[in-house]
Amino acid sequence: MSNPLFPVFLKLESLRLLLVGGGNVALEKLTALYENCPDPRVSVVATRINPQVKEFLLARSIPFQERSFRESDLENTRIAVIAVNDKAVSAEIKQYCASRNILTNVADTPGLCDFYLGSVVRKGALKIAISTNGKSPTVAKRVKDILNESFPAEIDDVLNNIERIRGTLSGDFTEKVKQLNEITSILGKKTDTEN
Ligand SMILES: C[C@@]1(CC(=O)O)C2=NC(=C\c3[nH]c(c(CCC(=O)O)c3CC(=O)O)Cc3[nH]c(c(CC(=O)O)c3CCC(=O)O)/C=C3\N/C(=C\2)[C@@H](CCC(=O)O)[C@]3(C)CC(=O)O)/[C@H]1CCC(=O)O
Ligand SMILES: NC(=O)c1ccc[n+]([C@@H]2O[C@H](COP(=O)([O-])OP(=O)(O)OC[C@H]3O[C@@H](n4cnc5c(N)ncnc54)[C@H](O)[C@@H]3O)[C@@H](O)[C@H]2O)c1
Repeated sequence: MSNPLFPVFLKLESLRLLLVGGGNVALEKLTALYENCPDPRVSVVATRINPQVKEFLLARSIPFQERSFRESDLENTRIAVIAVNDKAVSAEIKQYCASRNILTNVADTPGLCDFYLGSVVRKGALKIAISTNGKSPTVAKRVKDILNESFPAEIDDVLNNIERIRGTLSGDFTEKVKQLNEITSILGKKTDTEN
């Protein structure tokens, strides 16, 4: 199988995430987090936090410590993202995370990751995560651009309408699935211009 990764969507409002590092890569990861989740339970520890990152943290009241990582930083942590500029330190922190069963991403270091971040298409409630199994993040970004252009913003209205209808349907599970498939069948149809 050319991509054995299993995709999931995490609820970061309740899963505590620790970001280690306060440089450019940390800022990229923080931006990706906040673009997807406005109020994640995130905190940051880094020996030195660059001014741009500090501005980002202060603007959102994100808790941070400007000092080197300590193992005790992992208490109550469920997920860790490591973005430090020292491979040996990254590997050591990853070990501490593994010993506590914390799911860990070591930015730009696939061999040390339990999971990868994806490129993400967002249209209202619709969210599509893209993975190339680490083969090319740049291609993932390009696929995101293509999908962003191909989905109209109205897809969010469609979702809201169907959600409302879903709440009014009666009958057993099979009957509900049948009705929802019928109502949404137009979405899968190609238009004349696409044929
Ligand atoms: C999707 C995205 C999410 C995010 O980070 O938020 C993401 N990388 C993004 C961008 C990006 N990253 C890099 C470039 C420079 C061009 C290039 O190298 O291609 C660009 C392009 C750019 O910035 O334009 C550098 C890079 N990245 C990795 C390596 C190491 C290696 O490949 O070995 C190196 C080389 C480091 C070096 O040279 O030292 C590894 C990983 N990067 C991943 C995710 C995971 C696999 C995702 C997948 O399956 O595709 C994985 C495996 C682990 C992880 O970090 O989670 C985000 C898209 C943003 C968007 O959608 O706009
Ligand atoms: N910047 C990029 O575009 C880029 C691209 C590809 C790969 N990388 C790699 O990603 C990693 C991070 O890059 P960056 O640009 O963010 O680096 P950076 O130097 O800007 O930031 C590194 C951060 O790690 C912190 N740090 C180092 N040791 C620490 C420790 N023991 N405890 C806590 N914090 C510690 C530093 O204080 C700093 O905040 C590097 O390995 C780099 O080679 C960066």
